[in-house]
Amino acid sequence: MASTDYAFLKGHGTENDFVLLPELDEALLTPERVRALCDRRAGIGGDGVLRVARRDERWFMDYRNSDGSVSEMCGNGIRLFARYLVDAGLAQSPIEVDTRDGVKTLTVDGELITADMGAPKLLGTSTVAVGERSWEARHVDMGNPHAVAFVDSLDDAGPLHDEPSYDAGVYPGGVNVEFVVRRGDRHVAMRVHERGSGETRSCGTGACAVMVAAAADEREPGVDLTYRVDVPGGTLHVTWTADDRVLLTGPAVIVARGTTAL
Ligand SMILES: N[C@@H](CCC[C@H](N)C(=O)O)C(=O)O
Repeated sequence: MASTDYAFLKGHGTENDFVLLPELDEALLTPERVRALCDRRAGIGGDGVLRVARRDERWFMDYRNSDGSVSEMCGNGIRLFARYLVDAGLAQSPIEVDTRDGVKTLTVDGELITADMGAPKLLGTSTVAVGERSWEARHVDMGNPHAVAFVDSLDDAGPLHDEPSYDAGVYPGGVNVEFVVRRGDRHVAMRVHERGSGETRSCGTGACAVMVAAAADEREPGVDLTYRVDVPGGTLHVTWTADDRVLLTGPAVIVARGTTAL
């Protein structure tokens, strides 16, 4: 890996944490470098990397998981990306950010940042398993793939050190797996095992997928629905609008800035 000094920032959205790279050329963002940056002992540490780039005269979020793989979309990451742009004076709300899942609009309101994630795709069901236990899971596509399993207790999935098993015919590119319990009226709590990152403290697209799976039977024409989604790292709110857009709202903060030679 070529040695070079370049700027980084570190931040998180409900403790889903990322290394932001405002300067690094795409060619230098190898999977090996992403893994080195995300390493929690030998690196900066993070669930993923957000390279700040430009594409077709817009900001472009180049998102990578901590294992170096690419994903189409990251709901907490794009909110942190917007936080960086606003704090750095590079953009003003509302902000359009291009992603591998198309252009998203971000609105910044004080501490809270809302991402318009677009229309969800509510698909079929398949089985996910951890060890001897298995559950039916709803396939929800939020630009990236999710399998949402309703469980009796969030402890049911155990420590989640290993990737849950899933139907590779349904998810040929892998899947993010959410385990969910209902806590009350329009209130759920979840854990997630993220494709390419392992168990994380939050997942924005995962929170949206969970809300869509939980609220699917409640939708009425002309009515917006909002759910509170508790994650291990905090609380997110997800609104499914009458015109079929999913809005993800929560905090996103920058916690460090510096230079790295990784
Ligand atoms: N943590 C993210 C999702 C990141 C991508 C995911 N691991 C995948 O591979 O699809 C979020 O906040 O949405």
